[in-house]
Amino acid sequence: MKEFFNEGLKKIGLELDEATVDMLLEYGNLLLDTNKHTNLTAIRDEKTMYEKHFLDSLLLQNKIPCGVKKAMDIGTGAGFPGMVLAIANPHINFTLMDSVSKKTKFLEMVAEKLNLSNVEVVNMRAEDYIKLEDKRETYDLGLCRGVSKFNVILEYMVPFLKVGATFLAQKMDYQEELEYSKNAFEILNSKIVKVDELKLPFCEDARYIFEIKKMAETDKKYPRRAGIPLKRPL
Ligand SMILES: C[S@@+](CC[C@H](N)C(=O)[O-])C[C@H]1O[C@@H](n2cnc3c(N)ncnc32)[C@H](O)[C@@H]1O
Repeated sequence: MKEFFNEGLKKIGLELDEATVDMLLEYGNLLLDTNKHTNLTAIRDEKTMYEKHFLDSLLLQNKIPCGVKKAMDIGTGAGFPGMVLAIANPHINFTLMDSVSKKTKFLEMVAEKLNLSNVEVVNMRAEDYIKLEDKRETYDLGLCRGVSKFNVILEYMVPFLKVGATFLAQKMDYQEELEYSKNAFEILNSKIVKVDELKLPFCEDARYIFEIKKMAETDKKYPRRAGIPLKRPL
């Protein structure tokens, strides 16, 4: 599997040292093992898992702006893209958040087994976490894959970001949602500065990475209470 993974890295133009690759494969083995009894991901084939979860997450590696110290992954699930990027970037502190406890328990186990000191796992909804502690506008980087449409994920993410921070959102397609998300971008003072179309290394499925910049402070009324951003998107 290491050979396959290294070939994938090469195809996406990324070099990681051997110790990092070994840690990623150890995380992969923990996911495969845990997934036998606890449903964490629908992808069960090993190679597909490395391509569609691990290598897909690593498509973001070269897009991380310089100087990032704190990153937030909302709806990280079994750790994508946040846990993969935390392993590849030990100098950045990652908050990996998910509202489903079997997923965050798994991530805590991974962080412990791999001895990761740059990972904080949070079992909460984004709309609640931001109110519990003073987390507003403290993150340099936002990450979110497969959670919802722009008009929902912007309301979850943007309040956590510092003014000027970047939100790297991953999408498999996006055309329609851009139209009906214009309002959310405006209300949350955010704009798309770049869209990259990339391909997964083996199956060549298209993937899009949106680089979104937060331009100004977020009104304190956002996010609205838990569940409302999804029920009544901006
Ligand atoms: C389809 S999964 C995607 C998981 C992962 N990001 C990936 O791409 O494999 C969406 C995840 O978002 C979580 N989620 C949805 N809304 C959330 C919220 N408001 N706060 C925290 N987690 C949320 C769900 O529990 C679920 O695990």
